Amino acid sequence: MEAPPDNDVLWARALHFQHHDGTPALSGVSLGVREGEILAVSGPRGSGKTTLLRCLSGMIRPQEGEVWFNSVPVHTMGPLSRERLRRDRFGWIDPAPVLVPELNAWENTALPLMLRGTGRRRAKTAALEWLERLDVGDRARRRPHELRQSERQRVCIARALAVGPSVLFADEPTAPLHRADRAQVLRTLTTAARSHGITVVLATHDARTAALADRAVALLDGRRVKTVHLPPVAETTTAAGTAGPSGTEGRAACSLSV
Ligand SMILES: Nc1ncnc2c1ncn2[C@@H]1O[C@H](COP(=O)(O)OP(=O)(O)OP(=O)(O)O)[C@@H](O)[C@H]1O
Repeated sequence: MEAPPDNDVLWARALHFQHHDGTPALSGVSLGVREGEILAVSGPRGSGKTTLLRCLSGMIRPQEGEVWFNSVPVHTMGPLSRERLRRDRFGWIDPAPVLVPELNAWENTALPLMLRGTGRRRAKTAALEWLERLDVGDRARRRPHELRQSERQRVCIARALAVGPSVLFADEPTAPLHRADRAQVLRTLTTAARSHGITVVLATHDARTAALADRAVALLDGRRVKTVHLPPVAETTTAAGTAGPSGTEGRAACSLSV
């Protein structure tokens, strides 16, 4: 078994994944993610982005291929070890907000921290700070059904960041947000990740979102296709209301040409 390069926090080789009904989702995808990097996984709907993030995070096991996290083989781990790895080292943001309906916003945000052993008081303080950063601090005592969909998603993003994961997997994290909110929430996410040294793997079908990443890899029909490095995005607001973040270089968008 070939060992992964030292400077890659995540490394995958020749991943193949086929769903139970025979639908092929990944056909030989390899990639490396460097420590602290924000990597966009781009591609149209159905291209395999979610499946790739699930394989990389140990949520599912590829039928073929290898996944390594910090030089530890994830693909050979049993379900319990992979569960523990996800709980202790990874964060996950779904395209639609999933919250515990009986808990309010800060309790939902604090939950993963408490599951990791942080005391209730410290977990609450951290949760409130992150909710504030995501502009939902004033909704901290509201239950999910009292929040707007976009506020629920902000709570989910706060919850994922609050634990300070080594790697954050974000699957179309701004999908439920209003277009005008997307750029601001994405900037908060990427700025927080950069300042806390969190590696991010960001699935998106939106080239503007991919452009906020340090680098992008593109998928099409479960295969990697050409990646194009673009010069840094100018710090101007586009017609779509997307403003470029400041202080980052080498951002990339991707081409979907094979
Ligand atoms: N549970 C499932 N059972 C069968 N096929 C599935 C299942 N989930 C996804 N697929 C199929 O696997 C392929 C890859 O899907 P995947 O969700 O990984 O792509 P994606 O790029 O994330 O798409 P989207 O942006 O729509 O979520 C697609 O052909 C999809 O239809």
